[in-house]
Amino acid sequence: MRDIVLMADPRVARIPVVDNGEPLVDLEAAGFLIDPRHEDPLGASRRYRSGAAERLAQAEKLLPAGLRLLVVEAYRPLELQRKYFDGYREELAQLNPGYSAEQLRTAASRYVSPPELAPHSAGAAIDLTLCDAEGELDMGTIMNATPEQSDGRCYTDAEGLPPQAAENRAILVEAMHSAGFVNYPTEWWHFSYGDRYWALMSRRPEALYGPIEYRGPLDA
Ligand SMILES: C[C@@H](N)C(=O)N[C@H](C)C(=O)O
Ligand SMILES: [Zn+2]
Repeated sequence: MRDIVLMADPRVARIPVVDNGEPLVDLEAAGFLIDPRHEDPLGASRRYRSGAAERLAQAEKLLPAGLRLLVVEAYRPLELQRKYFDGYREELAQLNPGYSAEQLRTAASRYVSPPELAPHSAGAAIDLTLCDAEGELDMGTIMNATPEQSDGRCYTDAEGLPPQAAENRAILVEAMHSAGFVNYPTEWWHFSYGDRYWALMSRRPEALYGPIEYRGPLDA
């Protein structure tokens, strides 16, 4: 398995952000398939920075015939990120009573980004999968399975997956990488463009997108 750089790695926080000011656009209006599982009254979870959305369109065009991207969650308000992070860190604290605060933060970042670094809250990250005319493809685990729930099979390069699931992951990763996205290696479904993690992993001097607030459709 390749070496994994976690979101809590100090090198991620050291990347400067020079926000280019791109707006959040509506991915449904841009023609992407949106899964309803994270839908919210303001439609925040289907918003995405415009430059990243253009890259997403390129990725979709690179898929084999008959396959499409299915977007589950893009933008995530900071309060929600905090809720996810605190909830999972608490779960880990129960499972590992001896862990220090630093160990808990690092372990939690395998599955949720620390809020101050959160790529979803910058409109830079997206959780997605593949589907065809029959529905979602088998990716080896459900989306958002934690490392504990999936016994590590949520890791993109996990061993022992059914061959078809491993191939489906490879198709998704190949299309997204070719369009300029970086995958988070502990989550087969999470990709980003323009955030600090992306900048570190693709050797850019700075991130293009920092935290952004979305207040509703009139914001867009
Ligand atoms: C919670 C999960 N879907 C996710 O998005 N994790 C990444 C690491 C994040 O919180 O940015
Ligand atoms: Zn994500």
